[in-house]
Amino acid sequence: MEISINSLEHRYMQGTPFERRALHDISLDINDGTFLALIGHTGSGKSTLIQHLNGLLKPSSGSIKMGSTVLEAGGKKQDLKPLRKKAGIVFQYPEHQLFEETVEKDIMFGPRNFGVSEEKAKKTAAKVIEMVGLPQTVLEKSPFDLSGGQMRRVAIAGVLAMNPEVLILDEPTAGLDPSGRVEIMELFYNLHKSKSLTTILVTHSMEDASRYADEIAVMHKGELYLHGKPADIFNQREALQQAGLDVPETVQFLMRWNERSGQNLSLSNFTIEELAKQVSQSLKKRGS
Ligand SMILES: Nc1ncnc2c1ncn2[C@@H]1O[C@H](COP(=O)(O)OP(=O)(O)OP(=O)(O)O)[C@@H](O)[C@H]1O
Repeated sequence: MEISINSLEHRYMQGTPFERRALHDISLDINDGTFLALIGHTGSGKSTLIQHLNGLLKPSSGSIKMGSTVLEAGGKKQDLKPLRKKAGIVFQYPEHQLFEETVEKDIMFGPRNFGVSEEKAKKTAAKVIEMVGLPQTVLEKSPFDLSGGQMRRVAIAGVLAMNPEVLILDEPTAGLDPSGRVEIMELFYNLHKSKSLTTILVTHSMEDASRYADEIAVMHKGELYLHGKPADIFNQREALQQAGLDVPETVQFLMRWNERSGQNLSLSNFTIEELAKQVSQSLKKRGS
């Protein structure tokens, strides 16, 4: 799904003495099939921005185009159900929203709500439970008998059951242990790759942004501060530091490596895996 954000501004509690501007003049185009990491210091406006993408929040001014749906300040009231089906949001700690007696019923809830037949919704539940790496036997269990990581997967399966055209992930690995984090991120990355699914990942992890994203958008004080390919963003270390961020450790390592080896390896020319190979080859040569 193509996404186009134009001069978006959002003010909380508009028109009251407590009015607070959380987003200012955001313009951003996200091409279909892109994996975008949205990164920024706490309070920079990331959650406010993504809540506009399925109409949970309305622009105070400016507009957003999500495929064929236009959301704009002062726009006419419209049925947002079709958009909410297409734009799947995985909120922080999505397992807190599980409530049905069985995993199957929980996953079927969204499709049933959109008028899908019981039989079809059951088939969907069987399919998506596999997509999130859980066995079919889990479907009959109570979500509350599962481990935290399994519950998170069930909640994600509930979003996937809607067959979204864009996945919006608000820190989807928060609270998981390191191996759980990698598993969940790999799950989303594989979904993105296999279906060319437009994916927007809100994260505090520069490492995840560098590993998975095609593009990075950096928010700072409610504004879109930087936007570009990871390598271009990481070349602007000072600007990142001014926004309270830093380049990922892998890139810091690369900088130190170049300084000491006299080489000029760059993330613009290589993936991180290719760079690791280059470095290890150089080390071998030095050793021999
Ligand atoms: N419901 C609300 N009412 C009033 N102000 C709000 C509300 N939600 C957020 N804000 C304010 O809007 C600004 C942006 O908040 P937002 O939650 O979008 O930032 P964030 O980048 O997602 O932060 P975090 O990384 O901590 O989740 C902050 O100043 C915040 O205090």
